[in-house]
Amino acid sequence: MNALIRAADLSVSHGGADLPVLRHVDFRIDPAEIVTVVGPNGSGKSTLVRALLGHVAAQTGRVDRLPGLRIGYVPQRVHIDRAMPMTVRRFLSLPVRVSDADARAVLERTGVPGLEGRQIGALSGGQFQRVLLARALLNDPQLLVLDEPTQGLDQPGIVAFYQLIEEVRAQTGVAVLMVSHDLLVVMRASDRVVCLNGHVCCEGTPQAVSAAPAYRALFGMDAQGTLALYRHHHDHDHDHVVEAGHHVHGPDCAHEHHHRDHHA
Ligand SMILES: Nc1ncnc2c1ncn2[C@@H]1O[C@H](COP(=O)(O)OP(=O)(O)OP(=O)(O)O)[C@@H](O)[C@H]1O
Repeated sequence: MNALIRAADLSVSHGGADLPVLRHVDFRIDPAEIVTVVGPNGSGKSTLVRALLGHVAAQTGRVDRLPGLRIGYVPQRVHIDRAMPMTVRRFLSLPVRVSDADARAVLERTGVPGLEGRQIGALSGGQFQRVLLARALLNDPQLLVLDEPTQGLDQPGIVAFYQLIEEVRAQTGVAVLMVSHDLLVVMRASDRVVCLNGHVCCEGTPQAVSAAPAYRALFGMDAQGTLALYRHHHDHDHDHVVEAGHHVHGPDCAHEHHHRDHHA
């Protein structure tokens, strides 16, 4: 199957920085897949997304997108002055005008029917995220890209949002690329999880990744059962094999594997 986006040996630097933010990253997303990128603050998640979208240039390696790929993108920060008077209906028509019927249908699809007349500034955080998602769905995308879409939501709101993402995927067949810190919830809602720390540390199905001794050793579990990503100081560089649905072994893996070591 043709990947929607594929990156090979991608390295990216910002400005004059010596050390690239992304180093030798291989990545692909296939049609109708939900892939989540997790990693510590500053590990390059947003940079990877922006490089995949072509918003930042590759220093080495390459990024290939399916020609004509339709993408619905919800960036990490949406520059809207929520104090400015603007209805949801008007917001949905920025920058491309949509019909009343399409606006109504997309708000129904994202679980916020009938909000057309409401002011953007009067929406709850969860409603606003759903309106952002609705707008991203308007051009019938093949790929939805969501950079930390549940920031500011409480736990039930986060769970509900990911359920909605899975419903939208089931209804439309859209692929979803997400950046998230909501690790446990994301694990359930994703087909594949990619752990990034400048390079791909570990990757696979949620089951494969969470069951891998290397993953548990790297990420651990705290008392609440929350994956302790922020204790993760793994920062080596190594060769990695990126294959959908498979765990990728790092040099710290405790289990048997055949590691391709390019330091030798
Ligand atoms: N436009 C930029 N110019 C210079 N440096 C940048 C730029 N954007 C990001 N960086 C730096 O690149 C590194 C990776 O940033 P990035 O936003 O990709 O990480 P992230 O994993 O998404 O982080 P977070 O979880 O905090 O959102 C950081 O050290 C950041 O300061």
